[in-house]
Amino acid sequence: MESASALSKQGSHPILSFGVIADVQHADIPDGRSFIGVPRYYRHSILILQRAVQRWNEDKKHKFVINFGDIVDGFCPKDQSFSTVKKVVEEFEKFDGPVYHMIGNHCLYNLPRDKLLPMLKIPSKDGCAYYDFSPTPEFRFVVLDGYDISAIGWPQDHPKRLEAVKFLQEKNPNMEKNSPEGLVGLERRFLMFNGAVGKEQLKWLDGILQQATNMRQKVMICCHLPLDPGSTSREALLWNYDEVMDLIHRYTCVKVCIAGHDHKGGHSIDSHGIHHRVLEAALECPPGNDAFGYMELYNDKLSLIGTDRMESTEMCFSP
Ligand SMILES: Nc1ccn([C@@H]2O[C@H](COP(=O)(O)O)[C@@H](O)[C@H]2O)c(=O)n1
Ligand SMILES: O=P(O)(O)OC[C@H](O)CO
Repeated sequence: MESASALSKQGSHPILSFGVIADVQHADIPDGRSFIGVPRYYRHSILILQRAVQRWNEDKKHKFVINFGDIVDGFCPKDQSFSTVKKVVEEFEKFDGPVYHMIGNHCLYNLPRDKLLPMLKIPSKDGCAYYDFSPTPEFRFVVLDGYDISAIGWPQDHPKRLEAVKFLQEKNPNMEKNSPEGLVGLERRFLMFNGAVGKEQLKWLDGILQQATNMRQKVMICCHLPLDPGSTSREALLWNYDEVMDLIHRYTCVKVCIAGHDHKGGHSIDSHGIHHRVLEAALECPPGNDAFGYMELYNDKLSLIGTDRMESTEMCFSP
């Protein structure tokens, strides 16, 4: 009989599994709709998170949970921002293990970085929200800060905000900087609710990918904003997705990129065989429906086992 580690090497048993959820966007307000009319269930979405945590705990096998951002909605009354973020974080903390968070645009509509990051226990230097962790020697998880250069979340006079405002001014001629009106093709990503990975973060990412390569680790990239046009609406892409992907493509260690933000979800495989999976939002599930799941990590693939609206997906790694 083969040992557990031998079987694991062949891919029969997962090396580990972890829970996933995206875009809870909770607020204690009546149901509404997105700009294009998609129903949004702000009160119900926290029930999905509660069901997710209960299921992950019952499964007793998930080593950690990753939240892909936007735990609170921009329409949350601002005098309730702090208490709503706290309430949602407390639901995550009922999980029997670590929870890794990332920030989304809606989090930043509610709270500035200096309040938000400590609540989410995001390791931070100078207000930045990117970090990595390695739960098993064979793999490294990298969490990117897609709002590093952004018109939201930084103090008014912060150089990163000023850089973002100037960039949007140049790229989007509309008065309403969230409107893609008149922008053509992939230019439609130049909206205020998106952002970019800045130069220092790119340098940090380069170092992490070099280190992972030296250690023969496979890498999974997590970012609230999607990184591949094939996996998402153009309006939801990271501003400098091309720069980030050019860097990633210089290495062979990155196998998957997972994101939130584009609520309908998506999946693509890019020209280098990297899987890009955008997770379906909890916010847009009608009452009684769910959108959460867990991922099983193998040496040669990542399997997403989804619930209801979150589609199960098998992602085989390219060599
Ligand atoms: N085609 C669009 C889409 C959006 N906007 C603006 O963005 C805001 C946020 O959009 P949601 O999808 O999250 O509702 C929205 O309130 C609009 O101001 C737009 O102008 N044109
Ligand atoms: O984060 P939201 O709610 O502004 O939605 C973003 C859109 O899904 C991007 O297309």
